[in-house]
Amino acid sequence: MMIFSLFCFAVSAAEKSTIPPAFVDLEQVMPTLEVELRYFSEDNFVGERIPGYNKPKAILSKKAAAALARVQDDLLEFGLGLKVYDAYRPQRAVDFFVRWAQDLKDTRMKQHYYPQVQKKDLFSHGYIAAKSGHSRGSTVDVTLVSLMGGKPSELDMGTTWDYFSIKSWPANLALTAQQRANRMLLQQVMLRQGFTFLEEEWWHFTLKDEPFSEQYFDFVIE
Ligand SMILES: C[C@@H](N)C(=O)N[C@H](C)C(=O)O
Ligand SMILES: [Zn+2]
Repeated sequence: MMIFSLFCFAVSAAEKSTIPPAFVDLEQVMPTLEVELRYFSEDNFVGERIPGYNKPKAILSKKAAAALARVQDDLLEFGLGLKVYDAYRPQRAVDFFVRWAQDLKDTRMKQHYYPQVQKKDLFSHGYIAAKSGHSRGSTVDVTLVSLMGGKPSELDMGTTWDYFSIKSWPANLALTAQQRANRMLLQQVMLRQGFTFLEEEWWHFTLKDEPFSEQYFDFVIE
């Protein structure tokens, strides 16, 4: 009986940690990539680790990962690189965001993440989606880093990642020339390799010819 239980445990652990064959851990294929998976931490708009993020791994479809690797190659020539904040997002994480949004009293991260938008408007204003491209596995949240000097340092994009505000719209004009140039550079290198952008968030890009355009995945990030 005990051996049988151990066998069942081993099988279920193995099942949980399996990434589907069409997906890949970005750090395995992009050695110079910076990754800070914020939904694995408490530093995000909710204020706690998000269900489905059991490891700080950035996973994408192999097709999107190949396109992102080409972006990285283009940037490396200029001493720049990419930093990823979020990639594949399990549907259970999205469902958790939906439940969180219904509790209007929980605004513990408002000051840092959405000071100018009411919590009740975050979905309707396009900052969070109930059906997210991230769950299709070919959407990624990225910024640019300078690799010149010691530690990679983020370029100034005018706002931080997941700052839900009109100021984060890529086309917002109330920025310095340098901030606008940084956003446009990020957008251009991503577009050149086949990604499209989101009007409300300078950091959010989806592969145009995504391989799973109708499928929303829910495997846990292990
Ligand atoms: C929540 C934010 N990081 C994001 O990804 N927003 C878009 C709209 C999404 O949820 O797909
Ligand atoms: Zn995103």
